[in-house]
Amino acid sequence: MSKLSLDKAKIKFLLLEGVHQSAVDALNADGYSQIEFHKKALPEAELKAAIADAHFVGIRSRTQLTESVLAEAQKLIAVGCFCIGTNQVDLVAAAKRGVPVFNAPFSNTRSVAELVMAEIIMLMRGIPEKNAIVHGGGWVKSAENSFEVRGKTLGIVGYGHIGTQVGVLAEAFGMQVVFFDIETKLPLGNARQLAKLEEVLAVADVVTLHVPETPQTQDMIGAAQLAKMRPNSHLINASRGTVVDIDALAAALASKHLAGAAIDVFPIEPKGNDEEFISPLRQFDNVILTPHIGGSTLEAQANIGAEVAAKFIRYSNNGSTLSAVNFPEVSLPPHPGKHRILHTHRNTPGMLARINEVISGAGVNISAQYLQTTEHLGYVVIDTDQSSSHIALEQLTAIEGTIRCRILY
Ligand SMILES: NC(=O)C1=CN([C@@H]2O[C@H](COP(=O)(O)OP(=O)(O)OC[C@H]3O[C@@H](n4cnc5c(N)ncnc54)[C@H](O)[C@@H]3O)[C@@H](O)[C@H]2O)C=CC1
Ligand SMILES: O=C(O)C(=O)COP(=O)(O)O
Repeated sequence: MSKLSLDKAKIKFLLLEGVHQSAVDALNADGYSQIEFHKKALPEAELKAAIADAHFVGIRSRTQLTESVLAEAQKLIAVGCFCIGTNQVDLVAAAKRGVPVFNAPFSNTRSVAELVMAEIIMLMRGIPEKNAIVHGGGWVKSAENSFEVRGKTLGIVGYGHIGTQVGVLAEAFGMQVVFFDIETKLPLGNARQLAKLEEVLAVADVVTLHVPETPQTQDMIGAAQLAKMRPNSHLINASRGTVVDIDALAAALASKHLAGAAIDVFPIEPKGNDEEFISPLRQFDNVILTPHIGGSTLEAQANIGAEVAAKFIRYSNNGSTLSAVNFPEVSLPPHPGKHRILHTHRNTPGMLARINEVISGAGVNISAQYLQTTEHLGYVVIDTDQSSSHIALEQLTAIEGTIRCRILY
């Protein structure tokens, strides 16, 4: 259990993986000056050392915030994923420590969708192979295996933010869109939801994957699923590397069952730009290989930097946890002239009663109180008169089940 009450000058932000300068600018503009910035992800030992005195840590998709890394982060107040995916963070371990995790759920959506749209056209025209031939001095002018996308069927697996954007763009190009999702989704335009993954695989000329990394999506596309794809169809994966069994994909390409693929994410990705990329897919000229850059446009990165920094600032200054992915969400108004106590606790029966008992017993004057819970966590925010807030903080911290208590002046 920790008790935090800090002024801005003492709050350390650890920003990794070259998050955009817009994040640093936003933090500086709000008066936060202690920012440790790294262009790359840190090796685990260095990460553990750097995170030990950090109050906020900002990462992208590479840094693994595991239970053992989080255990070193005794001062951590919040984590920001400057990207969409949050699979690289042990969300449960963070929640247990009273640490909310924020992300940027749609700042790079369009960037991924545009790349996928371009890849659909490139693959249907056989451009990757033709490009390789011409680079090698060859010249094969032919319409063989080269198709318009108009009238062809796109199968989208995971019809969320990115999947729907891809669907809208594909329809504008005259494609038929079918999709599979574990949830029932509102189909945009003329898209049709099919009941099973196999039904999508059976009809699509191009299958594109837009699911998150979860235990259920692990190797979701393996040998059996690839066999169910139409002969001469194409696979695109810009979701997570664990979703496709790469050896099975390599076999489907070697046997020419698939005509091509575009892969942006891999089960094992190089740790940095100076490490070699190893993959059985390197041998195939009909495969577009990109280094996990689906969301890497300047527009997306600038927007993400500003968005996640704003979430850090709001949580730090005001306690709002709106859009946290692992934490009770509370959107709070400003608290001028009041002190605000933020109390995170295990969600056990009678907790709120105990909190209120302490407050009334201490004679603290409450001007506002907010509560939100998830299955395991409770988050109570109490605005009090300035004179009494410290008494309340001391006593609330002592309540059994308290994970963290912070006071904002
Ligand atoms: N290549 C890159 O640079 C980028 C990759 N991504 C990846 O793309 C993923 C998707 O992003 P969004 O569309 O924003 O997420 P989202 O959460 O809006 O959509 C995901 C969809 O997948 C569905 N889904 C989940 N499990 C499923 C399953 N087992 N079978 C079928 N459908 C399932 C969900 O119901 C949801 O509709 C992210 O989780 C991230 O891993 C995101 C941005 C950039
Ligand atoms: O937004 C995501 O989930 C991504 O995969 C993008 O990750 P990145 O910020 O490019 O490491």
